[in-house]
Amino acid sequence: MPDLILASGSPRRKELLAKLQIPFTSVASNENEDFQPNALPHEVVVELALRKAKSVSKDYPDAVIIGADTIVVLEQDILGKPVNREHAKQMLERLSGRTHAVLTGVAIVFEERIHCFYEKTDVTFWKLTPHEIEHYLTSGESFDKAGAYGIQGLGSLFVQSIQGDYFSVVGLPISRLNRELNKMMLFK
Ligand SMILES: Cc1cn([C@H]2C[C@H](O)[C@@H](COP(=O)(O)OP(=O)(O)OP(=O)(O)O)O2)c(=O)[nH]c1=O
Repeated sequence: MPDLILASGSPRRKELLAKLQIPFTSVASNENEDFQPNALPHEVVVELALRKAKSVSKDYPDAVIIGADTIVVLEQDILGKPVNREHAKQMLERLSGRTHAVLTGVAIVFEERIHCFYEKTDVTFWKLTPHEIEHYLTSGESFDKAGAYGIQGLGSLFVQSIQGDYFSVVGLPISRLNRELNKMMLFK
């Protein structure tokens, strides 16, 4: 069986991949996360996931590499990770009382084979008060997360409803990934 490597430094992705019960190691890729401003959101997440997987694949050519990327999309705008508190505040104010999409792209690279897919989950936020936003910003939870919130943490209190895969919002659509690996006849 080939080695499995998660091309990620995210502790949440590690936790989710562990659900497959296949031994793996994780290697953070230091790829930049720039993208073309006119690219479509689903193209961006797939491209970034593939960039991460390919960069790790160079050092581990015989392993199965999985890369992933998560973004928040509101009214065609892509919200990545906030750069500072003010940026996080602006994102949360925009998400308040609205429905946004969370897209996670996944790339599986194994030798000359490349397989990519993405999942879209719609998340509706309650209308947030300025006090709720301030309190959340002070928690520090915003900073390493797309859209400046974490559904798995204190950010759960903002969520009125969700349609789609919860785990994809957290960073890895694990049940779909399991099925895609099966289709590729990997780890059977
Ligand atoms: C919307 C949302 C995002 N996120 C996270 C998932 C991703 O880890 C992060 C978006 O950044 P990413 O660039 O997708 O990933 P990362 O930098 O954390 O990890 P790596 O590139 O090494 O794999 O936002 C949550 O944890 N909860 C949420 O509710």
